[in-house]
Amino acid sequence: MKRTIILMLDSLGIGASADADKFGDVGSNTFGHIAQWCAEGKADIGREGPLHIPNLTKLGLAHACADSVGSFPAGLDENAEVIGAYGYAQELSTGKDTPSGHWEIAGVPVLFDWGYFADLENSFPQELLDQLVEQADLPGYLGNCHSSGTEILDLMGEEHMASGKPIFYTSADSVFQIACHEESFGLERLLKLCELARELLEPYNIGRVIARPFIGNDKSDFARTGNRRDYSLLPPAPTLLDRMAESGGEVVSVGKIADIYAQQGITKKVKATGLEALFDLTLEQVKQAGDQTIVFTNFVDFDSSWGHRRDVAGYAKGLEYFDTRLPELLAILDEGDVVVLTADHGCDPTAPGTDHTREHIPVLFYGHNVPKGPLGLRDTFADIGQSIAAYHGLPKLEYGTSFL
Ligand SMILES: O=P(O)(O)O[C@H]1O[C@H](CO)[C@@H](O)[C@H]1O
Ligand SMILES: [Mn+2]
Ligand SMILES: [Mn+2]
Repeated sequence: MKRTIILMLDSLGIGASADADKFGDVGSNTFGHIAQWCAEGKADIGREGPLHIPNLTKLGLAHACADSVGSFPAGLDENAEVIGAYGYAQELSTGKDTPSGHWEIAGVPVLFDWGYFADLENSFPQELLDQLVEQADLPGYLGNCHSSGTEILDLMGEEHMASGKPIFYTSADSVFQIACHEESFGLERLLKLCELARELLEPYNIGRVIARPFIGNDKSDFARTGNRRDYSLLPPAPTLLDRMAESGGEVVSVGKIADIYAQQGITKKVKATGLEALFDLTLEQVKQAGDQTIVFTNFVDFDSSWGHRRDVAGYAKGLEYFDTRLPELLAILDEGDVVVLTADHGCDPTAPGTDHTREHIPVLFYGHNVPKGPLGLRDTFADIGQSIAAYHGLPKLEYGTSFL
């Protein structure tokens, strides 16, 4: 039985890539800087001391980071035995966003330029805003700017509840985001509004519309919920997931994977909120999965709860929790199973601003059939998809070189 379990730790970059200067991200290193802050005692909120991740280290995360940046991450065990193949990959895609990273991993780099709303204020075209107001029968809108999604709730959440005007905002990513209160505005109404926005954004080539529902009475207790939805454009070519599904295999999406691939190549999808529930669900799906299955989980909290929030201690605590769960997965693996641990971009919580960072991603493969040892620099994230395709005997993808 052959199965591949992809653990996507959203935003876990392991060092700036050679083209990071073009993105203002020279020196960024999501994982390395977290380890460094922990070792320096600067991430002692809700946890303490050097980063404790023996299982991730066994899979080669620290060694891959060392190979990527030239120095071993602080406080981690350089002498630990690595049980799998480990390397680091640079991104071919033009952007450092979530769809680009995910699609490239599955063999489809984004070589065109997304549309962006670059202006920090009055970010959206008036024509688009007018169409949204008219067609969705809105009393107006708030935001229309770049912002962090949590800061904008503090600033405008109460006004939104009082006026019924949705909050439109964007970021350095190719996104149109809509924040609305789940009860006062209504979740279904928000999702409908996002679908309309997805249609109206057709001429602008925007990667994603994202619904950002929240709850709470006032700004002291506003909280975003797990009902977030991403409305992505279609990947421009068939991905690894399409190849697996077409060949009669199964592709199980856990969390937001299906949304990121615009539902393409997904044969089953299950959702959960938070690291613990996502890990539980991953284990459950692996236990049920048959031959020729990809179980693909996106652990979004690393990005949205800690990376964008520039919360180093939170990110470290999340990694340490994740690490404690890994043995449960390794214990239920079959002989033909391969575990892949990777990321889609960086989001260095020690960097200025709140945006992603252009970084190498970890390429960690573990399984009985995976020769252990260093893989070095991989020229594209697509080497991951190509290797998985080769392992499962699927038709070759257009990009990437298999190391299996
Ligand atoms: O600040 P929040 O709302 O988490 O948004 C972030 O999440 C989006 C998707 O990754 C990014 O574009 C960035 O804007
Ligand atoms: Mn991401
Ligand atoms: Mn993000």
